[in-house]
Amino acid sequence: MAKQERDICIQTRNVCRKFNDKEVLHGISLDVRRSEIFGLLGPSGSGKTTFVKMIAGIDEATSGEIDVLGTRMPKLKMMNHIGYMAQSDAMYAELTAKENLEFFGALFGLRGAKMKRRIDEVMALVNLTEHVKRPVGAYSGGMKRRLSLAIALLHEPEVLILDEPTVGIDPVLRKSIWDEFDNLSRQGTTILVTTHVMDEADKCHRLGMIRDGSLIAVGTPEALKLETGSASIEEAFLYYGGVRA
Ligand SMILES: Nc1ncnc2c1ncn2[C@@H]1O[C@H](COP(=O)(O)OP(=O)(O)OP(=O)(O)O)[C@@H](O)[C@H]1O
Repeated sequence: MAKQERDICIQTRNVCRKFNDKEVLHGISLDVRRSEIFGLLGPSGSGKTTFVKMIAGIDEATSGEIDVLGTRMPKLKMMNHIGYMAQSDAMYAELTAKENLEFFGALFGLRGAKMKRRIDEVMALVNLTEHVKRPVGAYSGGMKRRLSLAIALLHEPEVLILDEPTVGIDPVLRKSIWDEFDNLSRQGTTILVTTHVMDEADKCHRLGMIRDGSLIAVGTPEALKLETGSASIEEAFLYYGGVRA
């Protein structure tokens, strides 16, 4: 395998997705490098969720190709390598946080002391340690988001796909979560994250801007700002979207 291929974690080629004949993604080709924090930025309805779901293997492209770690998606065995955090929380409300984590941990093959250690670590990271024995049905919206993130991180996947992970999370915790993303990336984890939050976009190593189902720009936050003569990512995004300040 050529070095360049080894350095690429996620590769999409000409990915289209139609729902009932309506095409919502129009041929997206993108390379995300290993251990990169790559942000997908775009307005509501632009197609971010649709795109990342296909990369996670939860949905299938109508046409085009998606490879993750060199494996053509969707592929069930890739579940062990990918941590996916959906926009809507998928947990069992009647179970406690610990029971939810144990359920998902078992699916990922965790058990015994390792399971216990990972549960302690991820619950500390999302600041929910004292609520581990509470039923998730009694959690607030923000707490559920944090638990969803904990579940995505639980099995230490090589690839993290996070759909708006910090919505409803306060700024202090948001900062510690982003510090952890930096740590994970330094250790080799690849992180693909969708966001609306512009200060988060600035923390990504590279950004892809999506508008109306097309990828309109890719680059580092600095390069995108420089190229468009913008003072902020928000301004750069408006520029690429055809809105000139
Ligand atoms: N299952 C579906 N059936 C029909 N249309 C869908 C389906 N899922 C998504 N869409 C449409 O695809 C388009 C892209 O939606 P998507 O949820 O991917 O956008 P998004 O950028 O993630 O938005 P948001 O930031 O609000 O989550 C929208 O027009 C949406 O209505």
